[in-house]
Amino acid sequence: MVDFIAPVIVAQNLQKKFGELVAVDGINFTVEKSEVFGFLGPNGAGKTTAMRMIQCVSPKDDGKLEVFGMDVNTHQKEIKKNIGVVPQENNLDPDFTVYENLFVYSRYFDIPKKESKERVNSLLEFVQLEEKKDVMTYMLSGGMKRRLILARALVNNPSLLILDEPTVGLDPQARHLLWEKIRGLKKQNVTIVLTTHYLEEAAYLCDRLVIMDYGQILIEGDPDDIVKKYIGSDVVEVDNTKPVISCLNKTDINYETLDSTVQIYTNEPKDISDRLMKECEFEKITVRSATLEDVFLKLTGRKLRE
Ligand SMILES: Nc1ncnc2c1ncn2[C@@H]1O[C@H](COP(=O)(O)OP(=O)(O)OP(=O)(O)O)[C@@H](O)[C@H]1O
Repeated sequence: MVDFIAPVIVAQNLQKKFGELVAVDGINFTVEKSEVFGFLGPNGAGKTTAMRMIQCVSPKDDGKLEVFGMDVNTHQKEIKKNIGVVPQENNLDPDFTVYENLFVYSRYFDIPKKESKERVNSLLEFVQLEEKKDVMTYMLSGGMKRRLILARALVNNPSLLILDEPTVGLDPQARHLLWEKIRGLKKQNVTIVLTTHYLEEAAYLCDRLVIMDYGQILIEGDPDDIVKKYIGSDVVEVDNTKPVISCLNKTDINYETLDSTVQIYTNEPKDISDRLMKECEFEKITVRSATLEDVFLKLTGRKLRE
């Protein structure tokens, strides 16, 4: 693991094009040591493309991108040596057992054989797969495969861990188990960059995040602060009907319409509910905590997951 005090990643005006398509459109961000930094955004936002540039597997077209203080275009070997990657797809070797997948991978790094064996065993324990060590990978559940890929990404004791949609397609139980493993790594001060389109995942794991859409960063900050700043603490919802709208228009309450609901963003949900009951005689009023989904919706007019 390299010891590094300056920001782990610095991106300035970073750009990537595929022909005419600008997949990453001049983004700026900095990832500090020991933080969990998230890229939240819908499919096609440019998250994976940004990750692939950080991993030095896809060259940038323009702008600056430094990892561990080194340029990604000129220091690929040094950077790759200190990065661990959990890619979006389950790319385990189907011809190997669980143990062999880790051990063979460890041979790509200059780790002595004895040390490799110890490291693989301790990683299997960390991801709770010791009992499956002699099993072929096709026999693992989806959650087990993702945990094994996480263990593989840790084989070289990386200073930076990149998780591209780490829990995509998993059931809630498997997702929570993986989240706990990621939190465990955070406690060990591993710097983590993760992409996700699950807002709960972003809110639960990230110290800071950016919300991306169409290759651009819309917003950056602490997940709770972002929600408080753009939405407030709560969302009061009522049905979107003509009488509801006409009554709301007689008040000074600001609202947004979304398909079948009307949403009121507020820090005073009780006051708003009381007013709606009194002034408009609404009966069906729902109050819920505001989320990053509300922020995305407010900024783009679309849902994160259509
Ligand atoms: N190799 C490629 N060639 C051409 N276009 C690409 C390539 N890779 C990505 N794109 C396009 O770039 C845009 C950003 O894709 P990217 O995979 O980075 O998005 P994403 O936010 O990671 O979404 P997802 O979660 O679906 O992977 C998309 O429009 C995608 O179709």
